[in-house]
Amino acid sequence: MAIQRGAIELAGLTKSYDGVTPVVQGVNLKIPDGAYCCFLGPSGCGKTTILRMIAGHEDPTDGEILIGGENVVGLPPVERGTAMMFQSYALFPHLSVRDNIAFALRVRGQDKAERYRLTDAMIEKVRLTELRDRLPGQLSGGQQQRVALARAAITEPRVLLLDEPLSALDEQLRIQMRSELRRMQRELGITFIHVTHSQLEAIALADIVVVMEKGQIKQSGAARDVYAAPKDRYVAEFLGGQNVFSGRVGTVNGDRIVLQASEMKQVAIPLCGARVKQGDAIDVAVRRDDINLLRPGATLAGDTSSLASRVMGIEYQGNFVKVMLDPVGSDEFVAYVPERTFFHDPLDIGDVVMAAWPADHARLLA
Ligand SMILES: Nc1ncnc2c1ncn2[C@@H]1O[C@H](COP(=O)(O)OP(=O)(O)OP(=O)(O)O)[C@@H](O)[C@H]1O
Repeated sequence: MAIQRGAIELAGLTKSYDGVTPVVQGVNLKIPDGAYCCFLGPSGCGKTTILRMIAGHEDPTDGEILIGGENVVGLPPVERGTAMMFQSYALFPHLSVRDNIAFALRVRGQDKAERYRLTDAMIEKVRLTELRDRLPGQLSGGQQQRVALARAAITEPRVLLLDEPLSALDEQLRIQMRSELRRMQRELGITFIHVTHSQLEAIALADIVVVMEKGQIKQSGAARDVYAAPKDRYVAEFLGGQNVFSGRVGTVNGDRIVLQASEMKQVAIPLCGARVKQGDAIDVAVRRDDINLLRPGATLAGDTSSLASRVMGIEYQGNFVKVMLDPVGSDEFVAYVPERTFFHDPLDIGDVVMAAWPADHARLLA
């Protein structure tokens, strides 16, 4: 079997800075060689701490970190085959682009001719050839980021660690650099671990999205699985795009249950093998883009769930229209209506509507 040099395994990884409170708690995760993995979670959930432990800038309190099958805990950072790219880029202001990138090789004792040969090849790869004699201060944010990426990648790490790499850029540049990061990762063929608190960034980039809360992994998997099939309320709300309703099991009927929400509202949900009984408190998710808004009295298609509601707010989003409906209890209720559908028969604030969706598309959450 080929050696998976950039495969990572975290096993029972735990960190406490004060010896009392763990900020990373029993994290288990496998990342295949050459994958793009995004750690996603709110501020303070332990993402950076995990990255720093993989890089060797921080020691775990407990657990193992395997890179290419080898436990690297205790090894100094330079012996791990990892490179880190920081939020601030940390470029040397007095060195040219070329010398900033070549610096990492100089530190490793590479002779001058080879150093510049490798550097120029990398400069070409990140499309900086025209700018190679400039100082960092003469570059845009996106260009500085490319220099930082090149400097991290030139040591041929098996894993590249990126801590909020796009957060210093304005929105347009962030989206552009996002696809460049992905392109670079494919070209370099190495494992990327990217820490972000942006849902859109994570699902746009990652092969594997890892959603964290308070030092623990809540869910990990392919972007589409995590987005479309969140396990619980936390993941559904954090990833967005879903309405989450809470209530109690009204009835269990074959492979369907009926959620009894507030204000006498009822929603049928496929059971999918879950074990619940009448009266249990449950959460249900329905995707915002699954919801059709119909005028009262319209005929519903077969096997459709629906709630009577009212339009509370309307926001034009370009390719779709965000329609805020009457909340269900304390839960927000929102429909994303395709732009053309909405303007075919535009709704107004205060309009009474039937919010309908295919019954099978509702999901019971843990
Ligand atoms: N060197 C340190 N000493 C003590 N506590 C720390 C240290 N570094 C981080 N922490 C604490 O550990 C927790 C996790 O921090 P960490 O930086 O890993 O979170 P994060 O998810 O990366 O957050 P952010 O998105 O804000 O960077 C936080 O409560 C933080 O205050």
